[in-house]
Amino acid sequence: MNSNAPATDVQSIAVIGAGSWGTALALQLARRGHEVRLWGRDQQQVAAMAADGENRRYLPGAKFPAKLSAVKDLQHCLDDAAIILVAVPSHGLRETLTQLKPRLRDNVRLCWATKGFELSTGKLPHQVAAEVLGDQRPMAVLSGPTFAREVGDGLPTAMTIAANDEQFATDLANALSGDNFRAYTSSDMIGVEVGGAVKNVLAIGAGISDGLGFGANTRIAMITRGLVEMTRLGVALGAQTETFMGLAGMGDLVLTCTDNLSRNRRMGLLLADGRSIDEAQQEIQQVVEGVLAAKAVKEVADKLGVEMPICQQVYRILYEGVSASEAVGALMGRRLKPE
Ligand SMILES: NC(=O)C1=CN([C@@H]2O[C@H](COP(=O)(O)OP(=O)(O)OC[C@H]3O[C@@H](n4cnc5c(N)ncnc54)[C@H](OP(=O)(O)O)[C@@H]3O)[C@@H](O)[C@H]2O)C=CC1
Ligand SMILES: O=C(CO)COP(=O)(O)O
Repeated sequence: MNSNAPATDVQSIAVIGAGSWGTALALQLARRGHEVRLWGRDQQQVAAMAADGENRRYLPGAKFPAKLSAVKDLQHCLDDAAIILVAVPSHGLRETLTQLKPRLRDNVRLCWATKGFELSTGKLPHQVAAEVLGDQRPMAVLSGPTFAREVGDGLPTAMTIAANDEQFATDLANALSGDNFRAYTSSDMIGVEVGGAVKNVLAIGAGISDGLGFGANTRIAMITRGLVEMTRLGVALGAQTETFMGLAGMGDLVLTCTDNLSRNRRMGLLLADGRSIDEAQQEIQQVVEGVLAAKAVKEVADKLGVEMPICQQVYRILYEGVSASEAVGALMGRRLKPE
């Protein structure tokens, strides 16, 4: 199915999390003809969205179709929903799922678009979800090279949906896909989630590198060797190697390392310009997952004994006061080995 005609299997869908990504996904689903309710934790912001017919705080200018409504009451948002899509940052995922748990009907299917490890446990989103909600329910993760701004603007986009249930992945892909949106399915939830978490760390590194005036050679070396690190960690956690050659691996890594729409890349650029993490975060005013992911990835990699030298140097710049030139020196001085 790939047309602008409304989806034939119209669903009632609840989107939890009214940041830029939750809003863009809600828009895409509503454009496909589904009945979509969007809930955010900030009641004032939800009221403003309902009044304005757009999310001026996080995705200004993307007008809500008639099928998309912003709702204040969580239970009302979930009522009748066949699918729940959670789009909150990784540090809020467990709390959000815990809040949803007593309200979930038995047959409702749940997916999320969160990218990152849970810092306190080193767990991936699907592990957090299984811990909170059990593993009997169809669950899926949405990932890939998908800037909210561009999805909001209706620009052609492709993503990956990985699920523990093939039918759910297919149903979600059908629900989202249209002329300007194409979703591929996968069964590799680990690989898709590792890709989404690690690319944010590398994008901060790419931003620092470009901000300091290192050239294209440096950027591409970081992307290519970064992909090797991401794959190594993923495989150690049980992912399939091929996943990292796809949209949720290489695709998202190249996107965020090379385009200034990426908040993680912008964080790196601002750090290179002399800002502290807090100052850069103040300026960006949106979630920058890579800052916490740098810590989480380091802890998980250390525990598993996985070598991730570039991610480790990004961690050292962020948390140990190491300068970028020292970090480059440490990377260049490593023992030579076959590629
Ligand atoms: N934006 C993008 O292009 C894409 C983002 N993603 C991923 O989507 C996830 C959400 O990010 P995104 O929408 O971009 O972020 P934004 O910064 O645009 O919005 C963050 C949203 O999350 C809410 N929020 C913040 N902290 C918590 C918390 N502790 N618990 C519950 N909700 C919280 C915010 O609410 P409030 O306004 O009240 O603070 C806001 O609605 C991230 O994991 C991100 O990596 C994935 C693909 C693309
Ligand atoms: O995940 C994203 C695009 O796929 C968004 O990237 P940033 O979080 O770096 O903006």
